[in-house]
Amino acid sequence: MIGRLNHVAIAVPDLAAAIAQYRDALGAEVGAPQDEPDHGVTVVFINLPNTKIELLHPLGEASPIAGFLEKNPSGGIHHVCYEVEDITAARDRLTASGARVLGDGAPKIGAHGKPVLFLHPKDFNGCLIELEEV
Ligand SMILES: CC[C@H](C(=O)O)C(=O)SCCNC(=O)CCNC(=O)[C@H](O)C(C)(C)COP(=O)(O)OP(=O)(O)OC[C@H]1O[C@@H](n2cnc3c(N)ncnc32)[C@H](O)[C@@H]1OP(=O)(O)O
Ligand SMILES: [Co+2]
Repeated sequence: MIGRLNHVAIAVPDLAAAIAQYRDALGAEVGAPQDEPDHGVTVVFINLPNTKIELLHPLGEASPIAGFLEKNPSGGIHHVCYEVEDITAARDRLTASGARVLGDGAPKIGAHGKPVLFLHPKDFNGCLIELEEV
């Protein structure tokens, strides 16, 4: 069911500093910041030869990553995103297995303009999983 690793997301307390680090110290190809108000984050994608890094910074008062940054003030790996061919079939299979899909269960459009869902970290070894339909 899950396919390619689409991205690894890192929550950062200082987006400008993280952009400069990846661009200058690590010599990476860094995209432009994208505000995603529907998700409560600003994202920046870093394109790697085999996947992407997604830098995340809170946007607005009710950001779902605010709690994470309070607990991890220096930032940290926030989630991994796997690609799936059919996100509703994946959701139904996962809920049937007892996994918790976050939110109301309806896929939302993510940063790539594709439907995404999130699975509770407590059901997957403490790892927040995002699924993106490709
Ligand atoms: C623009 C879309 C973009 C894309 O790629 O397309 C994105 O990726 S958007 C990314 C931001 N959106 C989300 O993360 C949505 C899903 N996340 C959530 O709903 C919350 O972050 C949630 C429910 C996972 C955690 O929320 P919160 O921290 O407020 O809740 P708790 O403090 O109650 O946490 C419960 C429990 O889980 C642990 N936790 C929280 N976040 C993570 C995490 N990222 N990885 C692993 N574990 C996490 C937290 O420490 C609590 O554990 P406990 O042992 O009970 O203390
Ligand atoms: Co993501």
